[in-house]
Amino acid sequence: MSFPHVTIEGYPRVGANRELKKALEAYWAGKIDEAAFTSTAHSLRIDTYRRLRDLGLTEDYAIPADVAYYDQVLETALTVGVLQAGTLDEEFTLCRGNADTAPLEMTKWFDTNYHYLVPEVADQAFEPNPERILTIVREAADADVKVRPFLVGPVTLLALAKGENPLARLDELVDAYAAVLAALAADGVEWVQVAEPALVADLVPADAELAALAGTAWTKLLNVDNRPNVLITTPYGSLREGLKALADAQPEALHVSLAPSVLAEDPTYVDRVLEAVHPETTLVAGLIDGHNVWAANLRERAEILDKLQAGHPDVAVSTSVSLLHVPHTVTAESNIPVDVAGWLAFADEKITEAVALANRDEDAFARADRAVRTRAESERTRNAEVAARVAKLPEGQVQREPQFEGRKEAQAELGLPKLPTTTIGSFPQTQEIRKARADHRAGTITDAQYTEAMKNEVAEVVKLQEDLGLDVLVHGEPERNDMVQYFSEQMDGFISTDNGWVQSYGSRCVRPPIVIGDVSRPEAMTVEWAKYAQSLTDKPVKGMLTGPVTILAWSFKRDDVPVSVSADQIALALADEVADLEEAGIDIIQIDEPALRELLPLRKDARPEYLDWSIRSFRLVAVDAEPTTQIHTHLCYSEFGEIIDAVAALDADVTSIEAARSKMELLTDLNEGFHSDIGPGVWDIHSPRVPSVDELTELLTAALKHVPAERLWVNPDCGLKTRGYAETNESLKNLVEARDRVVASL
Ligand code: MET
Ligand SMILES: [Zn+2]
Repeated sequence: MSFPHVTIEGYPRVGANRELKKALEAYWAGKIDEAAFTSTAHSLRIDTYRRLRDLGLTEDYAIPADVAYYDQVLETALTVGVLQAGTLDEEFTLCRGNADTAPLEMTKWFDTNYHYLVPEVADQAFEPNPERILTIVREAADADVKVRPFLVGPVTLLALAKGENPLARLDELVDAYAAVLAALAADGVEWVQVAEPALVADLVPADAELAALAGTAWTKLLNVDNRPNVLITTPYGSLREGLKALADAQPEALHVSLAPSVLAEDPTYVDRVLEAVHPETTLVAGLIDGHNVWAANLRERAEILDKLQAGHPDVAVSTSVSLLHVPHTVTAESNIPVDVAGWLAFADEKITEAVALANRDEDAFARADRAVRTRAESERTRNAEVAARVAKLPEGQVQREPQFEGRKEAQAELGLPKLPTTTIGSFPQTQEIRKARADHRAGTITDAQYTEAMKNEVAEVVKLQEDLGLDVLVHGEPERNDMVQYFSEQMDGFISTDNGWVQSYGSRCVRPPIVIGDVSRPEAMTVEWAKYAQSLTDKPVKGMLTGPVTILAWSFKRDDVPVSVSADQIALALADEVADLEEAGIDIIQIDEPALRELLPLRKDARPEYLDWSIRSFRLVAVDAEPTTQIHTHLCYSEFGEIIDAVAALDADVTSIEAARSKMELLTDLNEGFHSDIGPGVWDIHSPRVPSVDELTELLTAALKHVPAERLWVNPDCGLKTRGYAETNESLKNLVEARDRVVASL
């Protein structure tokens, strides 16, 4: 049967009211049993199919069944037999670990904030388990919907897996996929969707080699007798070598991502696609951008569709990527100004757009024209003062003066001891703190009561740090709900949503703010807290800021100006904050950039430009700081070895960086270019385990092999907000003691 003329790549799985999240957490907490859990998940799937049908995905196989309890990569790995889990609990042990088993590693999925579980490929046999996917197909059929089952493709699965050389087992894995496809065919399934985004990214191995592997694998897989029609999808960017490889394998349908941002990066993509895709293959055009929250310019999208249809006999309309990365629906929002709401499209609205585009619905086009026009004309998106300030900025890189050595001399007046100890900022967010914040939001306690509660907390945290003998103190960040939201809520140019939840991993959902216009800071955001903490102690208190790159990485970005423009604007707002902190007597300021690595483009040749603007925006925050002000930065959540030069180029005075889990491996990447002081995290704060003095001493001794004592700091891997006080007290006590021991031996 032919491919439906309109479809989507995927849909959010958590549910409009986070039903799946709640069911997962209730099950894990033992509040509901397995039957109740699976029944909730089942109802959610069926309700979702119905909803998608109501939204216009009415043709057979137009609805992708990209279902998973926790993660799509895990789901595929279990289906094709790269991993095995006999029971639901075994499956969740892979996700979350238990007392004796570590969970699978988790890492970011392409250039999104979704995290997948990383399968490990050693010499295990691949024993496919098609029942998993058949159950999904059958339950949908029982509800009278023909869904298109979903798998992550064999090349992508192995390219993302851990192990000696996972791709060496591609041929074997293809056999496992063939077995799954045969089972689907035997069940009467006519279309299956297989995602191969690995081919849009520069991974190891390089593009050409990966494309060659994909060509061989797919030619073999598509030549088996007994299988459904196959749609191969390539979300997140444009194919290069992989385009010809996949097109020549001749799947029945091939999806390409044609989002505006992809075509801006790769202007010849449409022509290359038209040239490469065989006429017998349905070209599934990912014209609706699934990666941002903006309403599409349907008329401009239709022009590309025209061109595709003129050049190819069979074109279907789809989204560029799964809608997993956007919230469910704008209609769930009641606090977004009406004019702004019209500019937005979340998952449901994007489906409506895809349907309208495919049907050339003139009414919808006219509405889209209006949204495009009002947004372009709106005063909300523009701030003349901000524009004027940004226009005055020098072009290219900026440099703080004096340079590092000069600043190091100036900062000697801080009088810090050898191997100074500090923390990364947050202290445990206790039940009481969360309650005070919630009560304040709900209006059940007054501003004054709230401030009082937070001040008490700050005072306790300061006292604790003094008692522990830490050298550089923090205020503990009790007032911050989230390190990005806290700032976005205080800056103009951002809006927040009430229900705009997006899955980050497993049951964890985040609600990213949306940058809608020029960004500015109406007033100081952090100064009062830092000032208060500093008033309580003679030790230096670090001011705490989230950097421009991280604020952007964890927000939905504008699509009407380059990201670098928003980055400069946020940087200027934060630079004002730095000046105000200095004014208030804060001599040490930390600018967190845990997401520096996350926004790194998938293609190597796009990386230098990204690193240029991201480093510039970080430097802009600190460029006018006094030489005596010590600027710290903090990085975590990724491995930074690959971009260590960029980390050095931030030109911070002190860099704290996650390192405990990898046993200080990062330090081997340091070179002469890395001049800043460095605090490799010695305490892995991701678990409640208390590191012993011996263990910490050993890590510090190891660090001293790579970093001279004059440059070494002693700190945990990250903030302590998810920790409890019991382990915090003990761990920090050990940390100070280990430092003393190491210093004594110098
Ligand atoms: C994810 S990085 C967190 C840094 C922040 N200052 C904290 O301590 O929580
Ligand atoms: Zn961190």
